[in-house]
Amino acid sequence: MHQPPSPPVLYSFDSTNELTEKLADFIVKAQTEAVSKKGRFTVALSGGSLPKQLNKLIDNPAVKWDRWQVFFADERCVPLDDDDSNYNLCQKELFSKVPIPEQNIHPIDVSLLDDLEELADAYEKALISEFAQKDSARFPVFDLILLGIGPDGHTCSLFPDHELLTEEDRWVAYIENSPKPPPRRITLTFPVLNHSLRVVFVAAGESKAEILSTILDNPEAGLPASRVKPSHPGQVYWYVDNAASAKVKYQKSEYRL
Ligand SMILES: O=C1O[C@H](COP(=O)(O)O)[C@@H](O)[C@H](O)[C@H]1O
Repeated sequence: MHQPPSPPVLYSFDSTNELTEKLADFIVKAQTEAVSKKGRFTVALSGGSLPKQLNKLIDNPAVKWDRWQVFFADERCVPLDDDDSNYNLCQKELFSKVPIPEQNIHPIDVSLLDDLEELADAYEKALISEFAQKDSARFPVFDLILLGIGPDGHTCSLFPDHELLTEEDRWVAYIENSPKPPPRRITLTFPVLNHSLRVVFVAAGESKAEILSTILDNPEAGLPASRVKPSHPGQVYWYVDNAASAKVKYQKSEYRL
């Protein structure tokens, strides 16, 4: 029987330090479940403030880095060593500090930067080769997608009122007019986000307070982050600090792993 998506679970912590510790515990648990079932852990990472929040994973002996398959929830279409590249940020904050095999990290193909349609197609093919033969689903089912939120409620490179919000078929789409620079990007689409087993939004600091309240308390406004609702048994979690949740009325859950 069809079950509606579960409401988001909101965990709010006293400090950013506690948030990052609990986030690491959650990721390790998700990884351990995935590896014991399938031998691999598929994860999509965002850029922005997210990579820094993964710092408590770095020396954690429970992380089986060789089982991780890492994709990007969105990517700016710039060279991989550009300051705007999400890959570059993840490289500095995480990949350079942990033993993830290089072939398990899936950056964009920068030889295709002149043609974003081709570049998005190539990224979709990389996902197909990871997921389609193994899971035989219409859309990839990530074990975990880690997302941030922008001050306008965007997540990935899915911006308010943009035509990409209605994409129903593609796994990866491109955008050439991002309102936030740089303008050329690729992004996972809502069908992919909404087939994931777990989506975790991470938000810290006072600057996120206003938008977090709109996303959680007023989902009818239809901001991109409010539209992330994975189908059963998928679940959205919010890992935030008390500064970010200061204006939220949405019910906080008592933390449990
Ligand atoms: O442009 C982007 O912004 C969002 C949010 O970034 P944050 O710095 O406010 O956390 C990010 O999640 C996305 O990956 C990135 O491309």
